[in-house]
Amino acid sequence: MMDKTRTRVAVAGLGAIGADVVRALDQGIEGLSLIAVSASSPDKHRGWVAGLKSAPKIVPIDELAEVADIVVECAPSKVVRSIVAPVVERGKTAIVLSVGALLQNEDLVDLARAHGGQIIVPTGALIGLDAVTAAAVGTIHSARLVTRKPVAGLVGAPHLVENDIRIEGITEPLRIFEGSAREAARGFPANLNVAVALSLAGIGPDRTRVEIWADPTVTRNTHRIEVDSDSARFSMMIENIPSENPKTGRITALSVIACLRKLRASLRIGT
Ligand SMILES: NC(=O)C1=CN([C@@H]2O[C@H](COP(=O)(O)OP(=O)(O)OC[C@H]3O[C@@H](n4cnc5c(N)ncnc54)[C@H](OP(=O)(O)O)[C@@H]3O)[C@@H](O)[C@H]2O)C=CC1
Ligand SMILES: O=C([O-])CC(=O)C(=O)O
Repeated sequence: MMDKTRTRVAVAGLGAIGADVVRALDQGIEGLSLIAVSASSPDKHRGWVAGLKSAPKIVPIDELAEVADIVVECAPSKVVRSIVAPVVERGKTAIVLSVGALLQNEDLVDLARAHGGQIIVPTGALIGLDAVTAAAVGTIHSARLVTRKPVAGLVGAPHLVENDIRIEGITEPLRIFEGSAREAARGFPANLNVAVALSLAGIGPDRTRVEIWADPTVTRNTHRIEVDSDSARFSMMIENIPSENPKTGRITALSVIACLRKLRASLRIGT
């Protein structure tokens, strides 16, 4: 009979994604218990954390791996390494949202392999990674992402700052980037995790093509993927309602919650 003891989950980051994931865990997900959380300014969060049904401990990120079996990373990309490395080194599971950071820290996957740990990247703000991973079992000929975001979802991105591209006040859609997923991750570390997720599911960050538009005519973060393979050709689009963080679609937290539910569910749907 399967071990039905509860798996201890910790959440790093209590922003747009992390707070919703914490609430869902507190309300109950089969087989899981919320044990600890981390944030950059813990004092800001103490009130609402204390008000949860079963308040987790608030600890620094370097303590998460010790106390939990699964750590969900929902923090800025610069702290991904310090969150994920200690988790996978202990043979545990890290669910990573700042997927772009995995490209600068590719050895984290080797570390997980060496110690029997696992890194899980949920579909997040994207669509169709089930079909992309299936097609990748065969041969994918091409994969492309076209992203359109309102100006507020892109301002401040390093690619715009470094190239002096001004998008504030534009009145028509403006293509601000065309290149590989690897280049997109470098230029838009907080805005284009979806490009990296698509590339890791499919043909890698150098062959996956990405186009980014700043579009004052849209209110949603819109992603269209186009894949051609030896088993299927498909294109899909998702129009994400921004959360309180305009860079992050509301569906992202829901994707993490769905991913957590699948871990111990008796019926599991989708790849
Ligand atoms: N894979 C995907 O599809 C998507 C991925 N993302 C990525 O997910 C990540 C989280 O996004 P989002 O929730 O919108 O971000 P937010 O900016 O809303 O929240 C970030 C959280 O991280 C916390 N934090 C910052 N520094 C540290 C630190 N050193 N230690 C612990 N916690 C820290 C902040 O703490 P405090 O509140 O105290 O300031 C805050 O709670 C981002 O990297 C984003 O790019 C976003 C959307 C889609
Ligand atoms: O990929 C990201 O980082 C976020 C994004 O585009 C979205 O939430 O729609």
